[in-house]
Amino acid sequence: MGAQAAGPLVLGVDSSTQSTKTLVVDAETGVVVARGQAPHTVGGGPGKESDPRQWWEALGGALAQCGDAARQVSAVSVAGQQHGLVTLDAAGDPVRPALLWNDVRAAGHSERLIAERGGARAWADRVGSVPGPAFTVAKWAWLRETEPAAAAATAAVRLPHDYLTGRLTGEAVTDRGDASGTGWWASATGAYDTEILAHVGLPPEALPRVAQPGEAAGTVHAGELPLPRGALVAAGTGDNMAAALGLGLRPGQPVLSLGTSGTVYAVSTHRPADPTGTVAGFADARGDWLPLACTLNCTLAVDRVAALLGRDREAVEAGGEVVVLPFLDGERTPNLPGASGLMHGLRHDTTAGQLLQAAYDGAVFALLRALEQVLDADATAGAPLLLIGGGAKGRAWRETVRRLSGRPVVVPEAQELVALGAAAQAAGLLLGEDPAAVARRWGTARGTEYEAQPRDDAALDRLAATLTDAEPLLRR
Ligand SMILES: Nc1ncnc2c1ncn2[C@@H]1O[C@H](COP(=O)(O)OP(=O)(O)O)[C@@H](O)[C@H]1O
Ligand SMILES: O=C(CO)[C@@H](O)[C@H](O)COP(=O)(O)O
Repeated sequence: MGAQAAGPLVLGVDSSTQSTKTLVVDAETGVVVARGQAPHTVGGGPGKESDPRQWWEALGGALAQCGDAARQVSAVSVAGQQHGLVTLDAAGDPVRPALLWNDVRAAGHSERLIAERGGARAWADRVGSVPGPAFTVAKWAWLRETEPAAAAATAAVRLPHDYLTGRLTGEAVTDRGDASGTGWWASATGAYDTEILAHVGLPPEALPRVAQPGEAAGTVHAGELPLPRGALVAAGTGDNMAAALGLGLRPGQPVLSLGTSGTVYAVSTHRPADPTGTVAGFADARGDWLPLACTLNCTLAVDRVAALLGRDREAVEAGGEVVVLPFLDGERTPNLPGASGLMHGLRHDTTAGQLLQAAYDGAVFALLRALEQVLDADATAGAPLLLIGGGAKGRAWRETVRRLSGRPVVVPEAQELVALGAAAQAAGLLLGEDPAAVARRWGTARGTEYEAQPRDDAALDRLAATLTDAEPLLRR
């Protein structure tokens, strides 16, 4: 253990796509006293799948790195990658690997579901979101049709974070934030939508209870992990909702997260209902909303382009007019699930560094365009963009965001904001405080502010024109 703690210790867990990260935090000061990280693998051939048991093992591995500090925590919270379909049998074991948020095989089922239940406007009004292929409801529809034996063997359906909470506590509990990414939780009523569940043949009893903000899921009952039995376990939430807590966000402050997924979001007091489907109308983990847009191709896609070019990820060069739409995994924003990567405007004098810069530009362009739709009446004009996620450590990412947004950018010193947000939720539960206020007390959003630069409208125009002209190809 590092520094001496002033208050009780809490554990925040971030079970994201590529790894599990754990932070043991002093609930009083926010000082991180121990940390751990263990990787996951994503497989599945044409799809994106992970074995949920691997997340549990990775949690154990990350906790082991926290040493004695983990054995001293008084409260725990787990945040996880959103939307994933975890199917459990009657014994609580996974029926098959989980289908992840970035698996686009449910694209056809998503379109059918939207049409069968009144169209995009009806879904947005009722559920808050138009359920694209990322949403759990589309994945469940895919599973029922493609693997009926697996669907029939399913006694319980979980999201990644509540699967882990369930193994920790023995309780079936989720929260409104993560539930709002399923497509079967209606933001209009704040409850599961039994008509939608009946439509997709999923009994409500298969789902976890949705805890109220501030309510506990239970206590640690599993003896397998180096955690004290009886420690409080908060309801947890989705990773983006946890990062919003971790930043202590107030309504209207825009966030851009660069990880496996790229996301842009802001807390809002207005319930979102975007019929275009660009903005997902998520609930946050408190009692407000989290309008959010998400791309499938962010850090991994740009790192792949760098690897193909044999360059370091920071070895970018300015200039030239080449355009890259880095849609290596298909894309969600814009909604082009069948797309692949596209390059346009290559010349004899285009350099490898310019090509790499163009991949960064393509990834950031998609996010910034969606940000205009995410920001609503609560938006604070001219507010700096809070830049978080693994990519925020990179100079090329940061400079690309500055050049294409024309906004000031703040990079918080705290790097693991999802795990910190989970820790803030655990501390809030333990101390009876609002978790966002806890994070503000901890000063988690403090960081370096980079001033606004003139926006590179020529690059944005080139990207927009290429996207429009190439759309038939990208839809193929
Ligand atoms: N120093 C760095 N500079 C730029 N990018 C980085 C750096 N370190 C990590 N990354 C990027 O961060 C990504 C992981 O981000 P992270 O937010 O941890 O992902 P996730 O939570 O989705 O699993 C990696 O794909 C990598 O490209
Ligand atoms: O699908 C979404 C948001 O709707 C993603 O943001 C996932 O929640 C995965 O997150 P990371 O692993 O990239 O953090």
